[in-house]
Amino acid sequence: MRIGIIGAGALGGTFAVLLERAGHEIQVTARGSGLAAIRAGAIRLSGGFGDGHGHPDAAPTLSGAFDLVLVCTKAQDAEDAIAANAAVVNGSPVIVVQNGLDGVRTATRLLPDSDCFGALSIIAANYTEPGVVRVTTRAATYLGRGSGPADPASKRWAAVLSEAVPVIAVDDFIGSQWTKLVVNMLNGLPAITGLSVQEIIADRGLRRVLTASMREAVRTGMARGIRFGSLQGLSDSRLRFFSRLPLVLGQALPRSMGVRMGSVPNLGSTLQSLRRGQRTEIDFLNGAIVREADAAGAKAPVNAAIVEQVHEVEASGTSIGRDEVLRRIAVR
Ligand SMILES: NC(=O)C1=CN([C@@H]2O[C@H](COP(=O)(O)OP(=O)(O)OC[C@H]3O[C@@H](n4cnc5c(N)ncnc54)[C@H](OP(=O)(O)O)[C@@H]3O)[C@@H](O)[C@H]2O)C=CC1
Ligand SMILES: CC(C)(CO)C(=O)C(=O)O
Repeated sequence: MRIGIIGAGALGGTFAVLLERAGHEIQVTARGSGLAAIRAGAIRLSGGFGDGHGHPDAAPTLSGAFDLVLVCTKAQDAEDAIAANAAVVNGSPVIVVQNGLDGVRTATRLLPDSDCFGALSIIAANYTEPGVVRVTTRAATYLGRGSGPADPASKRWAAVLSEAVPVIAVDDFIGSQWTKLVVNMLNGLPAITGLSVQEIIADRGLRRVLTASMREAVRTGMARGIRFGSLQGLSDSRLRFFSRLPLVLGQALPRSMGVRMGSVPNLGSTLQSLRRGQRTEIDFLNGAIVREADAAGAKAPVNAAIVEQVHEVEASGTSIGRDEVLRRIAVR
């Protein structure tokens, strides 16, 4: 198949190398130093899916006809990135590989003739330098759309992609986006402190804040009438049970996520943006919880504080120390 990938960063680069390895013809979009690195050599992948090189065609925008297009930008860049490629992509099937709640909606609005799907990846990938990606956790990606059972087209694309990388067609994609949003509470504190996800989970005080942000996310979803989709052992009933636990017991949830992640330090995708001097996705992660809580007539103060501190780090370029974070975010 001829597959286009918009955004050859951490996940886009991973998919590009693995899909090329599975025999597909790949074109990626890239810019600046990333484009120069791919054109001069390759995308170099290491870690969880083995070491390899991909030699995709690379250009600032896609060209030609595609059997499938993956959108692999951060949520805040998706609109611009899809719009810049819409003339070529509209009409082709599109899978938006993205965290947050908005990806499929944005693609469907901008690409009215495309069949649009979403993908929620549990892979942890670190874009260490232009054209270079290290997978720190090998894991599955969940693909689907809407809120019903996985439809035949989702199953078909999951099967095609699974020849390269494990992809599971998931029921109730919208509920699963919420479950992934709860997982993505892992992103904010590394972005604030500069610590890895594993270091946050290992720290008693920061783990309490993380647990409180997750509990707030689950309670917000419940207030919005969400039934959480099942991802990686996290089910609706498990998350509802978690939402009723005191923090001291609820900490078992982030601990179990840490165990699944393994010991290779994972920065999370939000801290990676900061390290590259880029805007972060935080308004679409913890920020989405704050907006959804507001819509439910409730509050999400822990998530609001995390959003505020990530924006502070974006503006100052300096991390906030662990003790200061704990002084500013009191959790009970
Ligand atoms: N990294 C990870 O481990 C995981 C990430 N995710 C999610 O996957 C999505 C992608 O994340 P990730 O791969 O980390 O992101 P990256 O920031 O590593 O890559 C995004 C890519 O999009 C490109 N891009 C940005 N703006 C545009 C634009 N307007 N037009 C074209 N290309 C653009 C960037 O190029 P440039 O550098 O030139 O700006 C970059 O190559 C996010 O929603 C993230 O939350 C989910 C699970 C794990
Ligand atoms: C699963 C996780 C937390 C992997 O790092 C992720 O989604 C991200 O970094 O955005």
